[in-house]
Amino acid sequence: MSFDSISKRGLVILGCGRMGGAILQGLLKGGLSAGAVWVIDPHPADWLQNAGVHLNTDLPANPAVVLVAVKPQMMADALPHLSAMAAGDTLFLTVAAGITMAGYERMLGADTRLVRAMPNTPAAIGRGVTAIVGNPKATAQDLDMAEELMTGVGQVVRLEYEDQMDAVIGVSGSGPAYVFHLIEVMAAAGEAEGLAPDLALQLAKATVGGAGELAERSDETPGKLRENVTSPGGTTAAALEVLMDPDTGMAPLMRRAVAANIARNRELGK
Ligand SMILES: NC(=O)C1=CN([C@@H]2O[C@H](COP(=O)(O)OP(=O)(O)OC[C@H]3O[C@@H](n4cnc5c(N)ncnc54)[C@H](OP(=O)(O)O)[C@@H]3O)[C@@H](O)[C@H]2O)C=CC1
Ligand SMILES: O=C(O)[C@@H]1CCC=N1
Repeated sequence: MSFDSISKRGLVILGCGRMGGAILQGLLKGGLSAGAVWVIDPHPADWLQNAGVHLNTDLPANPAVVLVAVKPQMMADALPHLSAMAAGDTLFLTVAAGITMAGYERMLGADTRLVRAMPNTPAAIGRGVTAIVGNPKATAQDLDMAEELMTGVGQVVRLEYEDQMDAVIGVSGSGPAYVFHLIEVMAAAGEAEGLAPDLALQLAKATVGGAGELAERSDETPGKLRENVTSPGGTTAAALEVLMDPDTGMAPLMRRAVAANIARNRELGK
């Protein structure tokens, strides 16, 4: 990765918890110098205190990028302190759910160059997927910069419209939690059928991990991969009859879960 403008002007990270920390680690691994990073966080993790970044000190006046990774509920307290930076050509790159471009522009000013990004927690192992979208003030170079930064923690996709961000959060931003829950319930079902807890969990984790990797690497669709497991009249077919029931199966359940996610996301943005 090339971090020319960040190396010269600096990267400020507002909030360096799970997501801000994962992105910072990806960037440092990708070759960004810790000396080019300023972090603001009230309770920095141990690794962060030894990472060589500037921690809770005076900030550069005109950094190349401010990465905003505080919780949406903290935004109105934390962000306006940095509004002077928005008057220049600093790019604000935010990963927060809920808050819209219009909300940021109210806090920072209408001329702010802004990119909203939605990563997910596999970012911690470089296997995240992030969707990005810019406001009208964000330039093509700003979007390239945002893409380059987020590529440090996995794949990046670009959205055409900000409205698409709600569905992205519902599918991929929060999605790892659904998959972790799938692991939990598969293991619990195995336990209920007599497997030892450790064994049930090992089987569930390896199955979800292996199937996910196969789905990503294979040229076949997930539907075809599912059919490949399903012998006619066999055991998988019996289970899928339950899971694919149009009224009580996974499809209507997932539809409701994603709708609840989006409704909460819109509440957080108010
Ligand atoms: N976790 C996820 O899966 C994803 C999260 N996001 C978004 O990322 C953002 C951060 O989430 P996540 O990393 O999970 O949350 P964390 O709570 O792990 O991180 C937020 C960090 O911000 C710190 N903080 C609190 N107040 C301030 C402040 N005034 N100034 C600077 N830092 C402050 C917190 O410190 P302290 O803990 O001491 O309060 C914490 O270290 C959220 O907006 C969320 O919507 C986006 C995609 C996925
Ligand atoms: O739960 C949340 O609000 C955040 C946004 C996406 C994943 N975690």
